[in-house]
Amino acid sequence: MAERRITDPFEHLIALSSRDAANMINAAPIGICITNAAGMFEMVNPAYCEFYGYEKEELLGQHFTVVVPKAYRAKLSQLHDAFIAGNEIQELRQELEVRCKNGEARTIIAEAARLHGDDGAPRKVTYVIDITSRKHLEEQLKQANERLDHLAHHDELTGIFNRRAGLMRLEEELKRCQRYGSKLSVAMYDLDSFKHINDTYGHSIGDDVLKEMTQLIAKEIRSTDFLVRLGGEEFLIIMPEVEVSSAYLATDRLRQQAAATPMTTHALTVTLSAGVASYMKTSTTRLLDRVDKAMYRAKQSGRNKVIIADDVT
Ligand SMILES: Nc1nc2c(ncn2[C@@H]2O[C@H](COP(=O)(O)OP(=O)(O)OP(=O)(O)O)[C@@H](O)[C@H]2O)c(=O)[nH]1
Repeated sequence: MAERRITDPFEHLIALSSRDAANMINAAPIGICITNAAGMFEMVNPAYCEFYGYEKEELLGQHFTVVVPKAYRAKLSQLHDAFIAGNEIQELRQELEVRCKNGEARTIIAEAARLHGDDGAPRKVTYVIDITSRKHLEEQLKQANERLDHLAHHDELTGIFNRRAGLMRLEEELKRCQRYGSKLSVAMYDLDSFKHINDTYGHSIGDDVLKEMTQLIAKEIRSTDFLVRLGGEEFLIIMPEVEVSSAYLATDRLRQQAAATPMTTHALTVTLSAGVASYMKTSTTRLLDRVDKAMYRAKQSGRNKVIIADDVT
């Protein structure tokens, strides 16, 4: 059939503007598609096809959920239908996970608007922006922040709370005591003659002792207690809601278990000396000072002992 020549200037303008619109859509750097009320693709631009890895002919006439992972298909279909059926002039912006032809999962921001064609039927036009690399970067940043946060509060060798986090925790527990009159005890322990272990078997065996001893203690304490590495071979156990007499019994049981458990490949006998103190309307420093003195007394009186602070102050 011969092509009809356009002679009317008005018709000419319309033809020009619809050609410009088509060019703009074809050259757009973002994916654009139009779906009808049944959810079938009626138009896909080249960027849309390239992003999903499909030929235009493979998509036209297909239901749009062909690019949606199976798990979200029913939900997105429902959303599509509700959007098309909506009355108010609404726009929709969603972050979605989609699936390309080769199975690759990607994350997009989909912005949609409702259109009414010449036939009066509603359609949905969707603009797709690929944010996969940004999502990966965000995830990596989140993980790096979590690692940093963990490092800031935990001891690298043993994995338990470090001094900073432990003292903050103690401060919180002391506030609880002051406000609600709760009980609180602490035990401070230090491994005996640890320098000798390092000097005799090497630093790495010393590290193994610290790790194995920490595992043993962590396994034995109550789930409400907090185990803290204050530094070197010195540790603190914060025991909320515990009287000093119970704290003493618990710590002495730990001392006995430590002494009875061979440590490292050298089956070493490692003992600990500990002090125990309970909250007596004093500041954090005072409580730590008292428990430290009690531990020092345990060292001085022959090691492998637990001494209650109240006995020495
Ligand atoms: N392997 C290892 N050794 C550590 C670590 N931190 C501190 N030390 C060592 O622990 C030893 C502690 O020695 P001292 O303070 O003399 O105490 P000690 O030999 O246990 O003697 P008493 O406490 O009096 O029984 C030092 O040699 C430190 O170098 C660590 O993370 N790993």
